[in-house]
Amino acid sequence: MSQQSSPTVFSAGLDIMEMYKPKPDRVKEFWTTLQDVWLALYGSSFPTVAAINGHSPAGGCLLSLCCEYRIMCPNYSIGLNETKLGIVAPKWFMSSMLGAIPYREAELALTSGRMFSTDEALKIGLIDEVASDKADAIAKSEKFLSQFAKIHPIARKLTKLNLRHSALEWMQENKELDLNIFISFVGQPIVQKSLEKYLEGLKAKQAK
Ligand SMILES: CCCCC/C=C\CCCC/C=C/C(=O)SCCNC(=O)CCNC(=O)[C@H](O)C(C)(C)COP(=O)(O)OP(=O)(O)OC[C@H]1O[C@@H](n2cnc3c(N)ncnc32)[C@H](O)[C@@H]1OP(=O)(O)O
Repeated sequence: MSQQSSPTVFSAGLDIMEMYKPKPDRVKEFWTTLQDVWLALYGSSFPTVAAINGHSPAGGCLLSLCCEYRIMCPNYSIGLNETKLGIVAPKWFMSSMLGAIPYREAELALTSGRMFSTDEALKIGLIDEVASDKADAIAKSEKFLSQFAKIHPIARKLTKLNLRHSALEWMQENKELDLNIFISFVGQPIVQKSLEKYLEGLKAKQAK
């Protein structure tokens, strides 16, 4: 459950203003912080559940994909919509999605930057359950977690971390490479132009 300033947003994803005209003194910290959050959450030895009580685009969807189980409240949207911004979901965003939905669904979703409604997300397996509201999402999360009381904690932890091993190992070994790819990608004029257009679209939507 994320604690957010908007009651209808679980997480709006990465701050686009950090990628639009990125400041050289901030960009490294920005990206390595995201890598570290992913490593900590995707690689957590604890069982994790995302109670998604709001819209969850891109980085927001990624946060929920780090968890083993996703419960979402109705009438929100979720997905890795990066291509809609003219950017590309990094390899580890993609592998997080592939841990939840079949390759074919992921390919269609990622290439089109599709955002799914709560019901559509349930249908393709991007979320596991629908909750009627925030309290129900918390109750359902507790129910999911309680099943592990009967499972040996070391057996559960090693099983989870073995399943996630190759993605985690890739990141641990390639943090610097991934950072350099990010910096050179967002620095391209064509990418900056796309982000500018996307931000204008957000402002225009708000002005209506
Ligand atoms: C070849 C290999 C390449 C390797 C990869 C390299 C690099 C790229 C990877 C980068 C990965 C990126 C991940 C991301 O997370 S990108 C961010 C994606 N997020 C979005 O698209 C969200 C856009 N926002 C919305 O859809 C909506 O705002 C909403 C979250 C559904 C909320 O809607 P609503 O409540 O109606 O609020 P408003 O639309 O009116 O927005 C309020 C203000 O917030 C600003 N806003 C919203 N989201 C963001 C954001 N993510 N970053 C910065 N600002 C954001 C919006 O502009 C409004 O601002 P204002 O009040 O100042 O006008």
